[in-house]
Amino acid sequence: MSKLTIALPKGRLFTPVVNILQQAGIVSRDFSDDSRKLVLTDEENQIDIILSKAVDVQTYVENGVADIGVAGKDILLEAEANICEMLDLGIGGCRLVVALPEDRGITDLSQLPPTGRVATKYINVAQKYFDQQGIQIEVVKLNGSIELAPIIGLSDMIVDITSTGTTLRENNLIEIAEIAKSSARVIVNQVSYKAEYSRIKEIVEGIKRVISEKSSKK
Ligand SMILES: Nc1ncnc2c1ncn2[C@@H]1O[C@H](COP(=O)(O)OP(=O)(O)OP(=O)(O)O)[C@@H](O)[C@H]1O
Ligand SMILES: O=P(O)(O)OC[C@H]1O[C@H](OP(=O)(O)OP(=O)(O)O)[C@H](O)[C@@H]1O
Repeated sequence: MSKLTIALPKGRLFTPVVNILQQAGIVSRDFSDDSRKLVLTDEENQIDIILSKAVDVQTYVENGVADIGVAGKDILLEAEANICEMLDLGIGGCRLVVALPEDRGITDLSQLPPTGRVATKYINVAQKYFDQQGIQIEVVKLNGSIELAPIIGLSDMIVDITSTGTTLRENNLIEIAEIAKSSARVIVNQVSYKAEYSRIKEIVEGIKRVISEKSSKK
């Protein structure tokens, strides 16, 4: 059996995804001692797990250095990588939204002026969305703390993900439009999908089983 490589994001999705992989019997090792390692090896199951920034997972998978990966739909929409999207894991749920300061008194996209400045990590998603709405925007690319931008006058609006809504609320921002819903997806390299079809299918089916068991327990 040849080794398969799975790229996982290091952040908030790592632990829940590893739990799913363990429950599905895809990996059987405890990785908790490997706190700074970036390649985690499970010899018994012939799996290497590589740990990456969430935005980079699809790059590894698209380039074939990872056969399988897990990435948020938000990131997949932004990158439009050539990969096979196989499965919705039903975790990491959030929404990509347009938000602006509450005190502007705008509650709907139709009330926006025809031009504006938008701060975001999701520059392609934002540009495409506002083009479709016929609103001319200038995009300011940031890599985090997006909600800060309208507070300090760097932008009029933001495009960012929201989950509980706490970050928007605590920064006096309100959502005026939803662009897309997001959750974590299993993605597969297009060549691996064909070359390793039966093994990848087995892995995907194993994950599906765990997810459906979890959802039936809810
Ligand atoms: N607050 C949130 N609630 C639920 N899901 C979220 C939330 N923030 C992000 N996500 C989802 O989890 C994925 C990974 O987010 P995470 O914060 O781990 O990485 P990141 O945003 O790249 O952070 P960092 O720059 O610290 O690595 C996102 O692409 C998104 O799909
Ligand atoms: O609606 P909430 O539950 O408050 O979650 C939304 C926040 O979570 C993410 O930030 P993250 O914690 O990844 O930090 P970041 O600003 O560095 O991206 C996102 O960018 C929002 O700021």
